[in-house]
Amino acid sequence: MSHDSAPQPLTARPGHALHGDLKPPGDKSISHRAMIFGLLSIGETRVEGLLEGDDVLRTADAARALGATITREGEGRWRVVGTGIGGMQDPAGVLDFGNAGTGSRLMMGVVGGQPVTATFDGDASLRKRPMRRILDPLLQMGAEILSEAEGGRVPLTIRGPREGIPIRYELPVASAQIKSAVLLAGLNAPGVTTVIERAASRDHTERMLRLFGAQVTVEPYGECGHGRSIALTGQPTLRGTDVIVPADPSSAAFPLVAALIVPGSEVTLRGVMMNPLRTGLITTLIEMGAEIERLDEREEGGETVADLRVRASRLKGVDVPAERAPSMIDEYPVLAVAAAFAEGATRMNGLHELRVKESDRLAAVAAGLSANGVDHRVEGDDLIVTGSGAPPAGGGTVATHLDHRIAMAFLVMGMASKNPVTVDDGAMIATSFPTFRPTMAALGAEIVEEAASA
Ligand SMILES: O=C(O)C1=C[C@@H](OP(=O)(O)O)[C@@H](O)[C@H](O)C1
Ligand SMILES: C=C(OP(=O)(O)O)C(=O)O
Repeated sequence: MSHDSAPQPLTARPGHALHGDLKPPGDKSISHRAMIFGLLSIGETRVEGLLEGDDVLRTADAARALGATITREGEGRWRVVGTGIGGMQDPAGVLDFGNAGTGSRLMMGVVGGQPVTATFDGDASLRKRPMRRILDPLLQMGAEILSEAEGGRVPLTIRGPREGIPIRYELPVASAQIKSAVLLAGLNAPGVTTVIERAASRDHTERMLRLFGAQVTVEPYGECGHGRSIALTGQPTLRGTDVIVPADPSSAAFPLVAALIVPGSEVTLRGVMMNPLRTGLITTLIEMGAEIERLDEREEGGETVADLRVRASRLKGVDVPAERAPSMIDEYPVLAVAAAFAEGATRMNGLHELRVKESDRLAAVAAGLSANGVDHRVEGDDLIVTGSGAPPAGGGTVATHLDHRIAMAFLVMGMASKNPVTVDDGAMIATSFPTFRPTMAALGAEIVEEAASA
């Protein structure tokens, strides 16, 4: 979201137990990719269950500007007719990605591999985020960076080559966004583009490349078995297809943790994606003693999904290994909230990537914990939260820094702390979970708007 409107402070008050059934919104990662693969394909892509959050709508606008025909046919039902690889047009204006790291970085990969020129921009949060990590491999693949803001940030302009150069690229950090940008640029390169990751990150791009007709091989890489080598054969013809978007485990995390910490709660989350590269939070919460049952596991749109029955639980502190970070990277703010209600210390190791999200999430979480009387410390890139097993004081106001996950995590805290918790701005929640407030209200949570301070 561009943040032109006034901030929207929200307060969550402790109250009744949470009860009910809900289907979390469509997965954000897959929704962005559905629009992007629709653009890159010939023919029609039909999407069901698309996340209609601001981030994804920005990606849809960008795909339109590059030549796709995109129509909304009903709630979550979208149709994309693409241009195919090599058939895109120069967008008439700037591609404004708002708050969306994924949309902007993946689309940089697309533009960096195609004979088009486009300018990327975003809101104050996106303008702070590092893009050099995307531009470096794109330069090797033949793209030109015509302009960029200081330090390799947006606004920046990329001109892609007529035909890309296939490369072998080892990721400097575990990042599905960098991996995806390189693979998407590799679509217009003759020969094989290979990405090496030392720790496996979410694999939605690889899965969707195959679904749309590309040839991709994935092999284990490295001694400890955590790494992967992904090889894409360039210049395939991608064909439009049907995409069913499962419910987003990163959004499910908020009602899930709320149900664990509000006494007497029982909530069922329907159809949540259980891709093992996305379920690190569930693994961690179960280690902490959470009662989470995985029911009716089934296949939906090429992913395993399950219903999760969650009951309020007594939690204990655990050590979360750094290797688990890629599978729960967006879930640390709400895990820190769960840890504040647990008995003992929860140590979250290796959180350096949290510093370059929509906000510096390590700093924002620490400040939010301080504001609400939670014992914690940051040691290098590790966060240690020590709970007493009783609810924390709450009563604080949390600075969200244009970060949807900071806003939702601390609203969840306020549902079970001794005193209400206020977040200074809930507007960004619309980027990933536009129905958060009515969804939580239907379970029995109380979230109210505060008057914005001048
Ligand atoms: O590829 C994706 O869809 C995403 C990858 C992750 O980012 P990084 O690649 O920067 O780790 C994650 O934080 C983001 O919300 C979505
Ligand atoms: C990091 C996130 O998203 P993005 O990088 O797409 O802005 C997120 O949704 O938590």
